[in-house]
Amino acid sequence: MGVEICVEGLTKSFGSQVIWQDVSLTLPAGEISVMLGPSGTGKSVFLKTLVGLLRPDRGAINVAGRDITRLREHELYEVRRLFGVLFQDGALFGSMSLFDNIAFPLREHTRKPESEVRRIVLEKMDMVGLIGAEEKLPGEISGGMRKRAGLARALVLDPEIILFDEPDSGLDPVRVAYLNQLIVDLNAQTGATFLIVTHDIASARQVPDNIGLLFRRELVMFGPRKQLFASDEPVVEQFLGGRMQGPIGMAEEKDAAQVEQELAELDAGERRGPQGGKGATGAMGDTPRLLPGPGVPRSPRWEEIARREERSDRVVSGT
Ligand SMILES: Nc1ncnc2c1ncn2[C@@H]1O[C@H](COP(=O)(O)OP(=O)(O)OP(=O)(O)O)[C@@H](O)[C@H]1O
Repeated sequence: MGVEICVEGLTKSFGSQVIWQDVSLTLPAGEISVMLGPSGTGKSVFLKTLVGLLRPDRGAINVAGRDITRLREHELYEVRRLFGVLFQDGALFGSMSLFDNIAFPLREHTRKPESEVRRIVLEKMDMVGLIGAEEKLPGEISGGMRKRAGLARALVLDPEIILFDEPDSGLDPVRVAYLNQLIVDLNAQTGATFLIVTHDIASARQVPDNIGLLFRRELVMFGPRKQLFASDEPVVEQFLGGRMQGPIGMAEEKDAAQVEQELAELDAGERRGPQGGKGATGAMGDTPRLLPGPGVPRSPRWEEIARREERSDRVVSGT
């Protein structure tokens, strides 16, 4: 399970506003990738374009050997079935029980008998830890439960690709930690290709295989997690280090002279010592990866990741 998505030279504008241009990347089959970026850089637009809800101006998106930017609406409909999408607010119907919300795509897109629908819905509710909440309405449950219900709904058609739009928004750090564990467990169980849009650096440190960063209408970087955390690109360092100094400002773009001055101050700080200087992201890159929890079967891919993590643990502890 899990298919590769290959994006080549993708550009999207709304009228004269270019959102991003010439974006190229490959989301490897079955891996978890995270897309970071300051607010308003078009991360949600990117997800919507990948799933064919928005059409790019230029470029190609190859999914399972087909360029979805060239498909007609009815062909797109078929390709969309490969995708499960977790929208920011879970996008649940407020007047429907969780059970009916989660059953919705099955009843809409398949002709499965109700007994089969029930079996699948309960299986997915079990995967996300929602058994017992079938009859609840979305308004009666917490934000974290709504996210999990949205996730169960994204899973019912057994997608090859799951897109998560800020799954951690509005959740407290403990719930984010549970959700991250759930995402890793689901990746190990389903083998699907995951793309997660988030602002949360802590999640980006622990969860993905790959990280991308959108900034100033460009994909600044996309690559293996460790490579990004070791990067000395000012924008990558500033974003991953969560610092105010650097190219990213409150209004997203800063005056070049101000950026130069801040970077010079940072360099001076680094020479004075590690406190407040650059290079903090290097240490963060050593954060261990989150592994599937106990009892979750590990595919060979996850076995390999666990072995790698164990080896780097030994190196760090010097045993
Ligand atoms: N349908 C649309 N029509 C016109 N402009 C749009 C449309 N959708 C998004 N935009 C614009 O595209 C830009 C990027 O929006 P997007 O929601 O993708 O940003 P984002 O990176 O996901 O932000 P955040 O992290 O704050 O959620 C914004 O300026 C937004 O106003």
